[in-house]
Amino acid sequence: MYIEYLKLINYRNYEMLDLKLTKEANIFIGDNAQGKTNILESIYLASLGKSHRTKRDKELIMWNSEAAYIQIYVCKERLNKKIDMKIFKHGAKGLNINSIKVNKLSELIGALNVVMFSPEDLKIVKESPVYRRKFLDIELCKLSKAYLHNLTQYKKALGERNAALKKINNKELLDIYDMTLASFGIKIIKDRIEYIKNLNLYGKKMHKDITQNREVIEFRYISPLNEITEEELYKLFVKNRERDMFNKSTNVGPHRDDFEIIINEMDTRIYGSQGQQRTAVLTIKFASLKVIKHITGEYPVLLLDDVLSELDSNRQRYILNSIKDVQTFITCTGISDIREHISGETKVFLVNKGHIDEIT
Ligand SMILES: Nc1ncnc2c1ncn2[C@@H]1O[C@H](COP(=O)(O)OP(=O)(O)OP(=O)(O)O)[C@@H](O)[C@H]1O
Repeated sequence: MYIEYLKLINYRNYEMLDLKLTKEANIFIGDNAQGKTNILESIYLASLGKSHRTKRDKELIMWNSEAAYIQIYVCKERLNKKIDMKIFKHGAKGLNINSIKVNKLSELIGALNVVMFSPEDLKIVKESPVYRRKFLDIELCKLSKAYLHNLTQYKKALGERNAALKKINNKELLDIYDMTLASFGIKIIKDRIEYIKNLNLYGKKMHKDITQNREVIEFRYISPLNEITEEELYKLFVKNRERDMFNKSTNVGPHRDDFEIIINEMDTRIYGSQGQQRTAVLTIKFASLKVIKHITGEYPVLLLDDVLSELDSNRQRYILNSIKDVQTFITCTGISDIREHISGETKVFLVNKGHIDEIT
């Protein structure tokens, strides 16, 4: 799939923007704080219903305006999509897909798929399990309404169980919550394990290519359960009840699971060098692109926010060679570093204080 056209009105520092895009590389250059990331953010928002940078939609609206508006035309192999999104100051969003009003943001699933890669993604490799779970959940929600539903129901039951843990004599209620958590939790774990399998399928080969056969990468899902059945998961919740009551929170379950990123048999989070950690995240992001293609039959749109300058020439070449069939949006402060690797149909845009001029 690719985006043919983007329109923004009163979005961040864009009062009015009309952009016709190429289905290959779209490069946005400009000094800091001119509005390059704002473009990528608006595309991410139209894909997932929320910004990758903020939870407060108010920030997305141009100062002193009442609402922001995004319109995107997506060309797809089957049915093209037109997404119209309006963001209001009081927090609500209006959404139309192909001119039909939809009430749930989950209807966006599949209309426009994106993979965003920004310097922040290094957290997936370097920091706490929260970031790895978030990565898995976002990727799986892009691919499946059922996963989004299971995750929402699981989180709801988890909040209720945690509240119940604070009261005494709540065995019956806890029984119900534990059954609900086991029923949704098992689906979440199974989908994540399947996703990790696919990540290995594409990531292993890719990582070998990037590192010229020097490194072997492997992803392993980490959960206290070897036996993945609903009954086993239920028993685990029950077994942990006493401890959970003492801690007043639920200490096991998919909301505490993790996945390890192993390079040459070592845990990259703990022992990996800066360079290895950067390459691991590059592999994860590009493998996730392939997983989307594997499952949906179409490549998503790739958003590269300020990542090329952080990589050496070999890795830049690898990225720019592997995006040939993928519409890509690249932000950078200058093009001189990457010009030698760019081929095909490319548009270069100069971004200056919320205005954009095409310069090729
Ligand atoms: N709600 C808003 N209304 C108006 N302008 C805004 C709003 N939110 C952010 N901005 C402006 O957008 C600009 C930042 O845009 P963006 O984050 O896209 O920068 P960038 O070009 O990607 O810069 P960098 O290279 O430093 O990452 C800043 O000038 C900021 O003042």
